[in-house]
Amino acid sequence: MRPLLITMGDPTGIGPELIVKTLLAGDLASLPLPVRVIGDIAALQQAGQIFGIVAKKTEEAGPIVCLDFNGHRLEVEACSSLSAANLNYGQPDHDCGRAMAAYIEQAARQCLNGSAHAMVTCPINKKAINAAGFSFPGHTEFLADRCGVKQVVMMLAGSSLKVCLVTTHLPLTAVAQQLSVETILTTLRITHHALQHQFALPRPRLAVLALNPHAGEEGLFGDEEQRLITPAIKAARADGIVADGPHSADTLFHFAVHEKSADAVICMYHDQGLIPLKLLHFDDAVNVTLGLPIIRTSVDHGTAYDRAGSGSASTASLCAALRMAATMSPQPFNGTDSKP
Ligand SMILES: NC(=O)C1=CN([C@@H]2O[C@H](COP(=O)(O)OP(=O)(O)OC[C@H]3O[C@@H](n4cnc5c(N)ncnc54)[C@H](O)[C@@H]3O)[C@@H](O)[C@H]2O)C=CC1
Ligand SMILES: NCC(=O)COP(=O)(O)O
Repeated sequence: MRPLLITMGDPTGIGPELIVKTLLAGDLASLPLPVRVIGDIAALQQAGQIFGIVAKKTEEAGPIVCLDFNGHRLEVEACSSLSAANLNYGQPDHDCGRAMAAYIEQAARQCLNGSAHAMVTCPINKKAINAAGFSFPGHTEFLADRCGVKQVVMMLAGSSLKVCLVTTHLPLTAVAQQLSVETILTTLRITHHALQHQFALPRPRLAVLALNPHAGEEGLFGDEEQRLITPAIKAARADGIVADGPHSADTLFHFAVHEKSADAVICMYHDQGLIPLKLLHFDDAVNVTLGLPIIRTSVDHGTAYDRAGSGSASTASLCAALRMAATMSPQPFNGTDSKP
């Protein structure tokens, strides 16, 4: 069976301890696929100490090492050799930045060449990784680049709400300029395709949010609804996609969640979708990149420096991301098959 890869993320964030915590709780052993961590031995051993465990190497075969955490075996592919003396929680140095990038690169390579089933990512510090020469806003854009895909969609999925973002990490002042009929329409098509083929929804209903208050109030508070969002919805509907909007963003979530009026909400910018999502599903939502030829899921949270090293971080999102990745099959979007 091909392994499920977990990238360790920021060695000075909560990634290493989340991995060890899920291991000790038996959550890795209960998955239907073997797990391999792409990370760093010293950082994982340091994470073991948080739980009072001195993890020892038991086997070594090339870059693959087995660490024993009190009888719980963890397979690790070491892609960095960080020095324990320099690993200070909340303070990633240049080597840590390079290491985070190396884990993602290696996991992507193995997913692309078919030797791994999927990759599940622990959080990175976007500033540290960029400072180390990784010029991407995050995993999402990096993976799109490595997979040769022009546009992907960041979805955050909780049991009662799924949000899909048209724009991701950029200044709020740049959002309106980044929106176009094409990017909104492609977001609708990729989301529709993924919900059909990866989430088993034969006829998914997409609710599209407005950008401006009161959906622009007929042009009084902005015209992106009339110029961009409505034409994109019309084009999607002409393709057979069930999409409606633009909806006032302050109201739509109530109906989407409490009356199940939509299977996914298409949001124009990051916080428009992630605030309601995390309010409802901070503990168990999964970040999944739609439109890739490989499977990538992730925790929904960041590096949590305020609690790194304490062992207190919840593993619920990581467990949900692992379960989703283990049971998902890749469904590349070819750009033309949006008709139901
Ligand atoms: N997929 C990724 O790699 C992501 C990376 N980040 C990065 O993380 C860094 C910190 O971002 P923030 O906005 O501060 O968000 P954050 O999620 O790291 O922290 C926000 C608050 O949530 C808490 N928290 C986070 N995860 C938790 C968990 N598993 N259990 C309990 N409490 C938890 C933290 O303690 C903190 O109080 C940034 O560098 C950001 O770029 C943020 C989100 C996703
Ligand atoms: N807030 C979500 C987030 O930052 C996800 O970023 P990434 O998965 O692209 O690294």
